[in-house]
Amino acid sequence: MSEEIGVVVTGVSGRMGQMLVNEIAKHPRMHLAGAVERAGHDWVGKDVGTAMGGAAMGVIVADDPLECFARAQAVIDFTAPAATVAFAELAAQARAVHVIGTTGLSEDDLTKIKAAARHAVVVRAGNMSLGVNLLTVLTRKVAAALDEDYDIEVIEYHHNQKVDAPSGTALMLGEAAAEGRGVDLRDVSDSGRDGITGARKRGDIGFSAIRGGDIVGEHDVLFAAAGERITLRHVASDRALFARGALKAALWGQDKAPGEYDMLDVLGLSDD
Ligand SMILES: NC(=O)C1=CN([C@@H]2O[C@H](COP(=O)(O)OP(=O)(O)OC[C@H]3O[C@@H](n4cnc5c(N)ncnc54)[C@H](O)[C@@H]3O)[C@@H](O)[C@H]2O)C=CC1
Ligand SMILES: O=C(O)C1=N[C@H](C(=O)O)C[C@H](O)C1
Repeated sequence: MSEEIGVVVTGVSGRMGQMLVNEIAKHPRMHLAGAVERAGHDWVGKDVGTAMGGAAMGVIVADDPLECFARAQAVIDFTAPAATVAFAELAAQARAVHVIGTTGLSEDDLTKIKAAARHAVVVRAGNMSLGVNLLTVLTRKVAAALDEDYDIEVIEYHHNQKVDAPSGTALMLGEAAAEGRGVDLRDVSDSGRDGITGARKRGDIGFSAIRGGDIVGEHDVLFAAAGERITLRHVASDRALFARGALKAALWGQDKAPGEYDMLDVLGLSDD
């Protein structure tokens, strides 16, 4: 597909929302078709460009998502779980590709998103960067090559405003490690250790969350055995990385059949 597409950004005043507006403005095959914030937010009714402190863009921030989605080919959504579930249904009604970056989604939220994906394309990933998606492939391979003598720990580092833990990326990496080992992450996940926890259980996959300052997002997968340790590490130093991945997903989804996809599909890494 070569023609230009219109994109709506939800949660437009947020850290990722503003990054997305800037990346769309630079993109040769996209334009900003709408900008959505929650009802009552002080950006609603203002031009998105001036609200961001720059020149007017001719797009007024709205709190009515369906009206915006109806005139777009894609919705890029980095907001919060309840909002994302509602947007999934509305994007499906509008037959717009819904790119979901929101993390902290519950099993129930995921079931609702899956239902919406029966009618439209959904691309969802806890991390939209090439590097992290490649790291999931490597994590699966290393976990498959090592036995349970190697304790697997996922350590994530984020800024002090992040509201969910473990991060979406940490869960992707944990899932990849569990898949490599041939186990279900739900049976072996160990997060939030505190107090007299007892010794580490063999075969568990542990999660630790660090929160501080302005850390964009860093992830380590540690394989620790007697006498040696292997660490796989990804460092994101610029949120534009995630925004550019989301734009790629929005374009990729344009000619796909309805269904739920992830960034491994978009990046052509799903068979590795
Ligand atoms: N998948 C990925 O690559 C990445 C995912 N994220 C995730 O994206 C989400 C947002 O992250 P940030 O931008 O840092 O958060 P943020 O708090 O800066 O922005 C979220 C925005 O969503 C808005 N929002 C909430 N409910 C809404 C509603 N009902 N309607 C419209 N807007 C609504 C908020 O007002 C806020 O402006 C988080 O879940 C985060 O973990 C963040 C970076 C990368
Ligand atoms: O909230 C963030 O900031 C980030 N969230 C994603 C996650 O939960 O993994 C991706 C990235 O690490 C930044």
